[in-house]
Amino acid sequence: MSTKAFDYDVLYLGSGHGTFDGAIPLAAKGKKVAVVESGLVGGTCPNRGCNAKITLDAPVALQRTAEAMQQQVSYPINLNWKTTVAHKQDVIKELPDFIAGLMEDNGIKLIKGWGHFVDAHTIEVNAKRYSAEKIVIATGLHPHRLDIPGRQLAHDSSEFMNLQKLPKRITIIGAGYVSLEFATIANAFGSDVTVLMHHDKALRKFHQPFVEKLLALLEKRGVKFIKNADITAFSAAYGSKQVHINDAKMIETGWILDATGRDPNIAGLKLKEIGVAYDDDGIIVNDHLQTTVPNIYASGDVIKKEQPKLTPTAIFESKYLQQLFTGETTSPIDYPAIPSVVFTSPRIAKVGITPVKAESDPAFSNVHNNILDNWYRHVESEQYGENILTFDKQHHLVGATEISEHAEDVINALLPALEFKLDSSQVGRIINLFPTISSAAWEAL
Ligand SMILES: Cc1cc2nc3c(=O)[nH]c(=O)nc-3n(C[C@H](O)[C@H](O)[C@H](O)COP(=O)(O)OP(=O)(O)OC[C@H]3O[C@@H](n4cnc5c(N)ncnc54)[C@H](O)[C@@H]3O)c2cc1C
Ligand SMILES: NC(=O)c1ccc[n+]([C@@H]2O[C@H](COP(=O)([O-])OP(=O)(O)OC[C@H]3O[C@@H](n4cnc5c(N)ncnc54)[C@H](O)[C@@H]3O)[C@@H](O)[C@H]2O)c1
Repeated sequence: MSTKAFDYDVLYLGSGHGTFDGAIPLAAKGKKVAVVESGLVGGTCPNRGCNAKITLDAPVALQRTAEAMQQQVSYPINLNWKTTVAHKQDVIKELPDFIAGLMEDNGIKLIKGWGHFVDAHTIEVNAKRYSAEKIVIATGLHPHRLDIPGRQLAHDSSEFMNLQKLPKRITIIGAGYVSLEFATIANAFGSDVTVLMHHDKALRKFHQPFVEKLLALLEKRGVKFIKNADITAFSAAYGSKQVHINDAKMIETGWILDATGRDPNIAGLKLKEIGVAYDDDGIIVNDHLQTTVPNIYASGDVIKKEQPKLTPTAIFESKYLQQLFTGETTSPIDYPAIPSVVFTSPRIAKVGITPVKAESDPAFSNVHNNILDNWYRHVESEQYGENILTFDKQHHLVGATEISEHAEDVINALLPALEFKLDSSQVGRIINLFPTISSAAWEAL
């Protein structure tokens, strides 16, 4: 039953993972819930993020395995961009209806349109007003675009994933997740890729010696990296495009991907008017995900936070809010260790304390491993891989990072040891299926 004075107990702005993983069980537990969505139901991850990207990456991963195993299989194998994009669309196209169906089956009112605040308890969508006791802002991020002459000539990650024909030459601005994942994919499908780095470092939050190794491997495959490139303008002439760098140099290209980051969707929500504090990094919340207006909360990427702005973080937050709103918890949010991975080839994945931090703290020690020392990593003829495991004085795992074609599976396998601080005897009681990546990863503990 809804609180009498309001139309809904909880109204969510946005329908991504920051919303639906918690809103669905919340409605199932009897709360009256509404979700306002201006775009595709499910938000970024299923429609133009993780799911779409990993489907485009799958043939690249297959190609890398075939390349490594070329003594055993026919190589080269051919990658087909057009059919891969079509397959990606087949994989993701049902997801908005599926997620909307789950919401509606559990009694959630789905309101299509763009919402903004009228007051702390009221949202207006298409000139209609909806009130709620609690409101959750889960509006996510949108691509940042360089504000320079010719900006309209550049494209974003969604446009890249919908390209029917892969351009012969692609220039990517930025050196973060989107840049390096899409550079890997475009290069493998045959495009001539140039990455323009703002400074001299890429993937700043990842272990830099591994990142340098990744750049060197991509360079060997033909990706060009230009460091300290200050982009001053884009232009178009004679059927191609130009990127102007440092007001001095110009490079010719066929297609420009602006991958300079993502900004919070807060403009126009009228947050200032109702007293919700925010800055350029997102909405400011306390340890209960409550904004500066007590009945308004935030969830997912739109929050200003230390934790990585990733789908598992958004899911954890939306589930926490469900527990808070049903009274299952009154405690502050207690984030577990959140792993992250860049789906390049090789991948780099990580969780917990970094090797660099461990080096400067006598409480920790790093163990460096060459993954090829483990027989299992020769099954697919892996060519290269390293990891660093970080332990405390009692030999609990407190951090791990790996660069390899299977880095994400290794870090996933190690998570229970890190999150639950397993001691050696507990580690010994975990039996992994053999022979697998998980058992190979666990052996190193
Ligand atoms: C190219 C790309 C690849 C990615 N790959 C990965 C990956 O491999 N792994 C990973 O963990 N994460 C990945 N991410 C990040 C992941 O997609 C996000 O962390 C996740 O989607 C955040 O969920 P959210 O609910 O906070 O926001 P979103 O999913 O962005 O949802 C917000 C929703 O709010 C809606 N909205 C905004 N304003 C309003 C309004 N005023 N009224 C109504 N509706 C509104 C938007 O239309 C949107 O649907 C990737 C992101 C991108 C862009
Ligand atoms: N595998 C994954 O989990 C994954 C994949 C893709 C995206 N994501 C999510 O999406 C977010 C956005 O990814 P992203 O790659 O767009 O952002 P990012 O923050 O990872 O990288 C942005 C890059 O743009 C550069 N840059 C910023 N301003 C610039 C300028 N003026 N000129 C040139 N370069 C400039 C930065 O130095 C940085 O290298 C990530 O932070 C992550 O949360 C996750």
